[in-house]
Amino acid sequence: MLLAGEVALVTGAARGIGLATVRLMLQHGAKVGLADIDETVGVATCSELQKEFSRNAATFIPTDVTDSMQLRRMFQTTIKEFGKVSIVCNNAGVADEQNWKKMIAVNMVAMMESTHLAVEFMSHTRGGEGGVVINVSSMGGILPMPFGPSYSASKFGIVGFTRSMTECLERDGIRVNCVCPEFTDTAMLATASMTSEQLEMVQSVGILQPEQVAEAILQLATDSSKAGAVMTVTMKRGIDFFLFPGDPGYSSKKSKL
Ligand SMILES: NC(=O)c1ccc[n+]([C@@H]2O[C@H](COP(=O)([O-])OP(=O)(O)OC[C@H]3O[C@@H](n4cnc5c(N)ncnc54)[C@H](O)[C@@H]3O)[C@@H](O)[C@H]2O)c1
Ligand SMILES: CCCCC/C=C\C=C\[C@H](O)C/C=C\C/C=C\CCCC(=O)O
Repeated sequence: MLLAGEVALVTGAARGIGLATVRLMLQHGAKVGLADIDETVGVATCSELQKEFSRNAATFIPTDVTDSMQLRRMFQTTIKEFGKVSIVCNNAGVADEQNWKKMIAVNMVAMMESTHLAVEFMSHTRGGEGGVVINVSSMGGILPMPFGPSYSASKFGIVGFTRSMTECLERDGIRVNCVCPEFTDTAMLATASMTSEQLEMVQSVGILQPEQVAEAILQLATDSSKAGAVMTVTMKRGIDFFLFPGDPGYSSKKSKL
């Protein structure tokens, strides 16, 4: 049991990558708080998971991650239920270029705020046990996305924030990493409005399964050597790490995708 005794909090947990991550963490023995804005699906999903695993292994916390009070309550509720939080997976996201300010609020501002709250609730310097934060970015946080510039900006923001926070969080006993998946088979991709050319591009790149991304997230959660990692998950290379100038082991050749 890789995660026995650990307590995870996953946002955007009602479906897609979030749900696959919750399921994998439960399989590995963690207790999990599922947070999502979609209360109907979240409650039903959590109830199924409780039947499959154990009644006291999972709890649903209705949360709009863009609401600071709800985000704080999400941490408080998980701690009340399970005694602590040791893994935070900031995964909730949207793809909506029309409402790009809202998208930045969900995809970037909320992930930043949740990371700051993780420090407040988990830091060694505040009496916590430390832990790990995994922010879900995207390959669109490394490569430009001409068909989704604001989405891409939100994901670039998460990569920059995560890398910049890494050193600050060392003294808190908190590792912070991000994962950058390629296109993944979820409702987000299925409902995105794309031209036939864009759809062709997606097909030619290939489509990951959410379980593959969940495996990558689990690896970041459990490998204590990883802090500030920018993990990529692609059809061509599987799980890999993107290195930037200045990173140990960087060479321009190695950082090609
Ligand atoms: N699907 C892809 O191709 C892909 C690729 C790379 C990265 N990602 C990222 O992975 C993450 C998960 O995406 P997915 O593909 O599973 O999408 P999804 O649409 O299947 O799931 C997203 C979940 O987030 C929830 N959510 C949305 N807004 C919220 C809010 N304000 N507060 C709380 N919950 C909210 C939704 O209700 C939903 O359950 C996102 O951050 C996305 O940007 C997705
Ligand atoms: C608002 C934009 C809609 C985008 C389509 C819907 C969801 C996809 C989200 C993913 O996060 C996108 C992932 C990867 C795209 C990034 C770069 C494209 C090139 C891929 C490659 O060659 O590896």
